[in-house]
Amino acid sequence: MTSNIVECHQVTKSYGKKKALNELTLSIPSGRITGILGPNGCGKSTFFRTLTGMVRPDSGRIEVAGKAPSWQTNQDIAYLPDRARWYPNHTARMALEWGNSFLPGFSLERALQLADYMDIDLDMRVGGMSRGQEARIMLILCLARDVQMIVLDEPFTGIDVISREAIVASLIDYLEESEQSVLISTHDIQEVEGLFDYSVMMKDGQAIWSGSTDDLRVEYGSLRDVFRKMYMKEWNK
Ligand SMILES: Nc1ncnc2c1ncn2[C@@H]1O[C@H](COP(=O)(O)OP(=O)(O)OP(=O)(O)O)[C@@H](O)[C@H]1O
Repeated sequence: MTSNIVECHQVTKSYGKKKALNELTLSIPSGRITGILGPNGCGKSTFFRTLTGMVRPDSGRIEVAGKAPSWQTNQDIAYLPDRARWYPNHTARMALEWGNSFLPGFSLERALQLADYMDIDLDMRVGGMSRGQEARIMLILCLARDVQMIVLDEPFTGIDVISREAIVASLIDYLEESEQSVLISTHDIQEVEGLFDYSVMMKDGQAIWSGSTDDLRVEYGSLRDVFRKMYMKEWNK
């Protein structure tokens, strides 16, 4: 295994005049839980889409586990896009059985353990679930896979604080033992601060800081303080 799961060198992606990624350069270490942090529109989702090959950069170089993104590297990535939904007429059990049939590296046994751990009623229809319950199903479809990298785009959006804390607690417990590299994006770090052991702060399509979260706290206080400074435009490259 290479020491960095992701290497990005001067990656640019524009939509018309808007540079979603602006010469983004960063390295993400393997085997850590990395937070990709930054306000709305700073390029987090576009960055994730370039990792999965869904978006092709205009220029620059990206490597996932030492290789350019392709269908082959995608076999080893579990990706939860933003605004992911499951079929409302399916039950939780049907969703997990689909995962078992179609997702590389999926373990139904692990999925069922996670469902039990996250308090999912397997016979409940997804359409009747709360946002938090549905979010747990989508997470399990990623976490039950034996892949090198798990990429979760805003997995906590729209989920109330109590459910969010419960999901984060189960993630910490579950991922602590794992050697998988996990990337999680969020623009709302308040309730997930304890989750990340490595952090990347993004702004205007660039990484303005990256490093161990403990170093960030020593240097700047809590992640929440860093965020506040960033919004107040006190943070300069
Ligand atoms: N398909 C697209 N077409 C046009 N503009 C886009 C497209 N995708 C992203 N953008 C623009 O690129 C910029 C970065 O968007 P992106 O979704 O990557 O940011 P983000 O940090 O994930 O935001 P959020 O936290 O709101 O999800 C935004 O200004 C957005 O409007």
